[in-house]
Amino acid sequence: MLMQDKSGSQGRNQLVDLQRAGIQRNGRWLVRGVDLSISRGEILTLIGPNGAGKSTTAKLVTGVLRPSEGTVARAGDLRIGYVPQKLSIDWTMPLSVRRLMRLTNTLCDADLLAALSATGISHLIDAEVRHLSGGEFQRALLARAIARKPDLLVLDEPVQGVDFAGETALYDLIRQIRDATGCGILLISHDLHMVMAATDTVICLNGHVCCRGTPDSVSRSEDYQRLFGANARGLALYSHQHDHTHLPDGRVLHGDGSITDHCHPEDGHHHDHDGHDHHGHGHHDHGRQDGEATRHA
Ligand SMILES: Nc1ncnc2c1ncn2[C@@H]1O[C@H](COP(=O)(O)OP(=O)(O)OP(=O)(O)O)[C@@H](O)[C@H]1O
Repeated sequence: MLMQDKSGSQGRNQLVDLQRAGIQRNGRWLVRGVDLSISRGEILTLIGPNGAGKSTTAKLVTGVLRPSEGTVARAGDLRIGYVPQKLSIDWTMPLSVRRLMRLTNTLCDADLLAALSATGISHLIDAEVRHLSGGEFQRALLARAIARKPDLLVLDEPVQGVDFAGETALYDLIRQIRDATGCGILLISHDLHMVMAATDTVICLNGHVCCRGTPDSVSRSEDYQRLFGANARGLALYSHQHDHTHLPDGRVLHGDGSITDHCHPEDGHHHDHDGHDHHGHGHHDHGRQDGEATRHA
């Protein structure tokens, strides 16, 4: 199932490889000259401003779109789990999480339950999708994608509609899925300045590949600075402080073993988060900070 590299050996565990790939519509290039490859176990994050071609690139990777020029090669039998940016769901129709999971997948009960359990939403199996919170909905979409046991997960803005504490928890979950399954992950980030800490490679897109590298090197790159001009505050990494765990029923298990209904500081369980590892460059603070997680500048 792995791709053969040019020498014919199965050296690099490569799942997908785009070479000079581009898409043209109505005489306009939506993206052009994209070189990108994702290997098993790798997390690649695409960032870029609105309209930069991130979703279009994700669709090239999944095969939803064919390139107008260049090549897209996928490993044979590659299984892809895809969470698109937008879903066309008729919200007036009742739809349970159980049915959402099976809308386009044939799934046995065991795989369905395992995916809901892995994403921490087993208790929501019969809940109405339209009643889910932003974070629960994204977990349901993630569950749907991993139930296929994909080699490659393509997640187009998987933290949309989720608050900061929820974002870090979701990124943590995505990293755990990568660690447990060894799948490759293409992640499209909604945030130009924050990428999940486990990202191996960042590609900064603006109709073409503006720059690429580790989060650290992209952050320092002149192209990144030029693209975002005065807004270039550097890239920082999401990190997650584990002094408590959210149980599936919504209660909170604290580091001292006690359980409370919520995780507010007045519970008296929260620790001062000074002393985190500091990553990234520049200064960035959305002013959203709570006891569970901290974004570092
Ligand atoms: N089918 C299409 N036909 C014509 N233009 C398209 C089509 N799909 C996307 N576009 C245009 O291509 C450009 C890139 O769109 P894309 O959705 O890939 O951007 P994006 O980086 O994901 O943006 P956002 O961050 O806003 O989601 C946009 O200008 C968009 O209007």
